[in-house]
Amino acid sequence: MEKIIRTDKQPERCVLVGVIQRGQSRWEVEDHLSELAALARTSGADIIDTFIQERPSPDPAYFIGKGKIEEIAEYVSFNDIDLLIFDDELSPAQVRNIENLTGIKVIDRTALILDIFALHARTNMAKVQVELAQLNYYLPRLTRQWQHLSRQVGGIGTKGPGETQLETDRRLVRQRISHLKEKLEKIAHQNEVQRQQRQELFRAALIGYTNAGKSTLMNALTNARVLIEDQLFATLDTTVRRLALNPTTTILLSDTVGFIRKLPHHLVASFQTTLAEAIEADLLIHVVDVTHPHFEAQVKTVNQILDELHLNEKKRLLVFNKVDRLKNHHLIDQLRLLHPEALFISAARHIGLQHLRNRLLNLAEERYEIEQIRLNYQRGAAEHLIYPLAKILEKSSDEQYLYLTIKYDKANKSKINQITAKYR
Ligand SMILES: Nc1nc2c(ncn2[C@@H]2O[C@H](COP(=O)(O)OP(=O)(O)OP(=O)(O)O)[C@@H](O)[C@H]2O)c(=O)[nH]1
Ligand SMILES: [Mg+2]
Repeated sequence: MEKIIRTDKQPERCVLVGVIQRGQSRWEVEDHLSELAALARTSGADIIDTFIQERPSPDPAYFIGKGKIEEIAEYVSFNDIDLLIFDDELSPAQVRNIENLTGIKVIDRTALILDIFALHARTNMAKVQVELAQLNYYLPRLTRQWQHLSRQVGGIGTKGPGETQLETDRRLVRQRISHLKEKLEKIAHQNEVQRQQRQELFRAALIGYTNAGKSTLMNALTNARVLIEDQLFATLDTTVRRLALNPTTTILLSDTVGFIRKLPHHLVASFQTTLAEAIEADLLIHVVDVTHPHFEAQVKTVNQILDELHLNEKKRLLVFNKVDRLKNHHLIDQLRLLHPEALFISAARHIGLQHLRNRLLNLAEERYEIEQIRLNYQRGAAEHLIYPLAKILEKSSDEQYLYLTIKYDKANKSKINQITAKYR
């Protein structure tokens, strides 16, 4: 077979590898691999082929069987492959063994997600969080460098220069981690101050699986101009916009990073600052791409991550998106039975958005308590009580009564949200 000649600028040619373990079905693993393919494409790779092996449990040395790895190694050299991507997390030793056998770079799903995050991080906050997650991921994997080094120095004994170097590397990484943590705390504090200034408003956060259409919905409702892409993790930051639901009720809507299955723990931990808006929201709007072949599994993953973030108690609104692309309308009927509270929309085609606005209005209004007071105007009491209204009262002196509607914040009774006056 002829070797393919390429320039450096061309995308990396990669092969995906998955294992069907005990208790897993083939379609499940195939679905995970097609998601892995979407992740790989998002990070700019060309997917040349996919290898799947059925085995009850992973091989400690190679994750898949040695025979399979040899088959892949042969494929790699014939097809000029640069990169192997495994769907499951590999141990540092497994990565090393597979790299040695195939002679090319080997990464797992976590490393791939971290790579995309690094690629898409735009704000300072996102960049700091991604670097922190990367360092936490690579710290236990620093042994690899030591192994290479120890080979150079002969690899005799455990107290050689290799280990000294490794200790230095680790110390530097730890220093960088604590520096980044401090930086992040400062950013978190600034955001906290900003949030407190907006505290009087009801807050709803768009959450959901990556690519569900959260940013599209954000833009449709608020003209926010958040970047929308048919890519995974297009959004890594949090955008907050005001959304006026009627002349008297405005809420805050936030759009943030999406979730994915096997979301690395380092990422969830590092992204607390980005997720703060969701963590403190009054309402979580869970956006689901109803056209995805396995949207139920995605809903489950999102719920699991919300559990991990201790957000399972929070009020939630389920929104099935992309109904414009749905061919099977039967599905909507089924889902209506299962989730009577859920809404069906198309963020892209602006279908069902008025329903959504109404629901948000009702939910936001639940936070307030309304009190009506009738004042006898002729006795002139109102002027003394409510000075700012005195001027309006002068203009309509023939009216009999003045009705005041006072809107309190339930959480904080002394805080009056709004007063409206009417004569009758
Ligand atoms: N047909 C259709 N496509 C939609 C709809 N809403 C979003 N999309 C498409 O779905 C893709 C993802 O949309 P985004 O709004 O970026 O999704 P997201 O949830 O913000 O994704 P991440 O930020 O990557 O987590 C884009 O290609 C959108 O054009 C919809 O209602 N109908
Ligand atoms: Mg987005």
